[in-house]
Amino acid sequence: SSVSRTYPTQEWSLHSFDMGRPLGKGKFGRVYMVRTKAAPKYILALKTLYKSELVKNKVEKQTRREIEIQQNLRHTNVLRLYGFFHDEKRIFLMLEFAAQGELYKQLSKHGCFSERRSARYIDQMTDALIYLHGKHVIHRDIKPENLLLGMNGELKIGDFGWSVHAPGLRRMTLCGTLDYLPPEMVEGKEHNEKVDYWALGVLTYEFMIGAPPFEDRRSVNNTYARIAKVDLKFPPTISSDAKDLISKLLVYDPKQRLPLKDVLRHPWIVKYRPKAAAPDGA
Ligand SMILES: CC(C)NC(=O)[C@H]1CCC[C@H]1Nc1nc(Nc2ccc(C(=O)N(C)C3CCN(C)CC3)cc2)ncc1C(F)(F)F
Repeated sequence: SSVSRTYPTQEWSLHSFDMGRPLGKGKFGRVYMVRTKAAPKYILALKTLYKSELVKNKVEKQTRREIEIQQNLRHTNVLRLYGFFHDEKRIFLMLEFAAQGELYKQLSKHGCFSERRSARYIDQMTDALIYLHGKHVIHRDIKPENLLLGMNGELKIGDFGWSVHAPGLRRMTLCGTLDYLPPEMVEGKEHNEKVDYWALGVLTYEFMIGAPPFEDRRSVNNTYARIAKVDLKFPPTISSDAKDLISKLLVYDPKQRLPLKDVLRHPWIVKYRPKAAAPDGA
């Protein structure tokens, strides 16, 4: 039953952990690197959510859904939620520790990524989305800020705060960037998992160019207008393969967007996919 899934995992409390360094600030509280006291000594990220903050922002239900969804996901490119517990003031999420940290910090440090690095991230992102959509989960908030990097630089979707079971109708006013919104959400229409296809196109563009395609730093309304018009322009630095893939995802009609399995087969993705290690003795 759903109660069991959202019922706090009994055996955990703050006393179960040795506290490590702070990793940064999450939306509703700090995140700490911690280690379980009992062997085997697991390293985890402990994300605190202040209940008062959740109430103030009217996101209790959304948070419960985020926990329920993420707890049931098992994929190498999706950050694991191992469990949670709470005290009178806070909810604590026991999350997988992503050793190489926040992807958006790498993006802002480098300005933009090479085509090889971008293609490898999009390959992994597409794998994760195929998995999520297979479980009828729409992410709805794909952007660099929600992505982390594992020990070997592998991509991890780290936040499910806006995910829903498909199809969704957004009731809440959206906060944060509009840059990733597809036309159907800008126009407040019913939407389905194809919103993640659009966001994948925006992410691909932003990785290689360092800014999202429809951004207008002067006016939000103009960003809306550019999205609704699919006012897509490429700088000359972008390869034709990359332009081809992005142009097949940033399509107004959700039904015309390139299916994810065809993204995995796209020349731009295949070209940069790491060759499988030759079998031993080969
Ligand atoms: C997706 C979501 C929206 N984002 C988040 O939750 C953010 C909010 C704060 C941190 C992060 N949350 C997580 N971060 C990690 N790993 C991590 C983070 C930062 C560094 C790092 O660069 N420093 C400490 C550096 C080290 C160098 N100095 C100079 C600056 C800080 C290294 C490893 N693992 C799991 C999580 C998670 F998600 F489980 F909580």
